[in-house]
Amino acid sequence: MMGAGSWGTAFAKVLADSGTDVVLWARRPEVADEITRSRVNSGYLPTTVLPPNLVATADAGKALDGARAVVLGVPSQTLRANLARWRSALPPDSTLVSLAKGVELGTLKRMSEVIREVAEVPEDRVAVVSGPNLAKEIAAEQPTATVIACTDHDRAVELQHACSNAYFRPYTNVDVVGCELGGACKNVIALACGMAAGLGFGDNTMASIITRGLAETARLGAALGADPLTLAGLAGLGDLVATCASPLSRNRSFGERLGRGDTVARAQEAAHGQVAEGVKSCSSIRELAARIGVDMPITDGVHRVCHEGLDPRALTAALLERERKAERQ
Ligand SMILES: NC(=O)C1=CN([C@@H]2O[C@H](COP(=O)(O)OP(=O)(O)OC[C@H]3O[C@@H](n4cnc5c(N)ncnc54)[C@H](O)[C@@H]3O)[C@@H](O)[C@H]2O)C=CC1
Ligand SMILES: O=C(CO)COP(=O)(O)O
Repeated sequence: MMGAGSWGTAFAKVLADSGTDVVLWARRPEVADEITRSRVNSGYLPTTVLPPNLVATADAGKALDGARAVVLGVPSQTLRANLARWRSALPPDSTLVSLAKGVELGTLKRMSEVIREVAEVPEDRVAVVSGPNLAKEIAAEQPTATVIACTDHDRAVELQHACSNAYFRPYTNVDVVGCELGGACKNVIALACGMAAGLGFGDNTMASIITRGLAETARLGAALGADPLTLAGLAGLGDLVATCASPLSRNRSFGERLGRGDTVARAQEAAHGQVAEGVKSCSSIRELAARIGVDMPITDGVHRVCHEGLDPRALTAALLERERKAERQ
């Protein structure tokens, strides 16, 4: 498991609790030392005691040595650089698994595309885990489901067995594109929901943003070859609802601060170094959509708030004043 942040640590616990031995790589040696000494990663999951079949190290070579699956739990925009450092130590025929939910700035690539390019592996060696998976709830062993997507069904099933336990239920899917787009786009929509909450709006507004957010995600998915049913499932609607509704979501919380009048810089400070992926992915997704002629007004508006200084109130007005149209257009 490469990355000992919130989700990397929680997913390592899921694997260990499913009977899979895990070596967790932490970027900072003091984090690996703390886990080894006290079984706790206090910076991310202070109340979670990690199981004994999970060992931590700051030595990436040790973490990768002999791994059947290499799970990548670093932020999207850092994946390329991290993976390039690890490339020569990746075990042959291991499955490379992405936990990250984002689209790369500049290249506009999904995480599985970045992995294939950097590691020079075929698409059937790359898998994605995505669903309504707020790390803190899972670390507390609250029941949830997820999707493991891989074009090689057998690899997906192997991973499914490696992370199934009494509180975590993974489903397989061969639609990697749909799962990745669902995970990346919902972060942007959660920023918009947070802004609405910060402006004092209630549940009708939230439901409208969630539903129209799903509509624009589905348009992007259709244009890029995703199965529409994937976006109606756990990695689409499921994750969208969880993230847009939860005070635990970093993206929603970030948006809420903007809605209350904080600057992007102040919202970033309040995130204490944890990643709110939508702040960057709103720009890459917007550019990807524009490139293929897909209309994504909420994503466009979130980009303008985060990067062009638009006031969230003006975004609300702009969305409501758009040209009238049919719902399914
Ligand atoms: N936290 C959650 O509930 C969930 C997060 N995810 C996704 O998992 C990915 C990782 O998220 P988290 O673990 O929550 O992030 P985090 O911000 O809690 O931790 C990021 C980890 O990556 C490491 N890292 C390695 N290189 C880095 C670099 N150059 N810059 C910054 N950090 C670097 C950090 O040291 C840290 O251990 C994101 O794409 C996120 O969207 C997916 C599902 C749930
Ligand atoms: O992806 C997540 C839940 O599925 C976590 O969302 P945040 O990154 O907004 O905290």
